[in-house]
Amino acid sequence: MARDLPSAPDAAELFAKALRGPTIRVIAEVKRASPSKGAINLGIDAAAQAARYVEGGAAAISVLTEPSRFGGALGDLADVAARVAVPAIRKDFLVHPVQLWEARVRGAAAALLIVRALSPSELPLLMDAARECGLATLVEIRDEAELERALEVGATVIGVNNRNLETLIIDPTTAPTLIPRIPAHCVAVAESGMQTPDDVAPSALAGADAILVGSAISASADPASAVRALAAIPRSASTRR
Ligand SMILES: O=P(O)(O)OC[C@@H](O)[C@@H](O)c1c[nH]c2ccccc12
Repeated sequence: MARDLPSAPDAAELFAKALRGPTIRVIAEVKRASPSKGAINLGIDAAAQAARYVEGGAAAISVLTEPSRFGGALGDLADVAARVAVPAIRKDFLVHPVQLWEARVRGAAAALLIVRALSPSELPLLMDAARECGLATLVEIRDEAELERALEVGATVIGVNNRNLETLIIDPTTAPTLIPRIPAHCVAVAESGMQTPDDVAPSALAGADAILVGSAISASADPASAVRALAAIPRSASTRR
């Protein structure tokens, strides 16, 4: 199936373009459960949820495909990509190129790569594999050393996770502190722990182009309105380095 896919030389460019605009772009996540919260909304129909997010102005959809702790499935990715026109992102703990092909075959436009989860040789290998299979990447970092590693492998969409994946503790100052150090040619994404526009403000002021929100909108009774409120926040005029 992978061999029959059309080539996608401009995948990274298109993904970055979708995440920049006059207001903060929302990457809306389909998240049934998580290790920190347990059940969030176990009954979510991934495609229907994604359609509501897009109705609210979501610029991209993040689909958790990890089954045991997040209640995700690769089938969700296929369902979402078939339903909505915005980029679908495979969100998982990806460690092998075959997982990127799995994502692309199911219609994903991008995949998450977590710098902290990958060795110095694995990260460039997976970046190259993503380019080869026509997938854009969202490269996740949590400190300055990881930012340097992301830049070294040519990441152009960089997410700063407020959540420490080892302790599961949210530090809302992480993204606002690191985002000003992300070069202006990259898209800067603030991730995790945001529910209201007030929660997004510090990252917006720091120069974020986009935010990644999961739990709050997955639990919401009105996901379209929940996304709409977050998608209306102006992007800061402040230029990054
Ligand atoms: O549900 P939240 O706090 O809005 O967070 C969403 C997203 O940032 C989070 O799901 C996430 C960020 N990086 C990850 C890596 C793996 C699994 C999950 C994640």
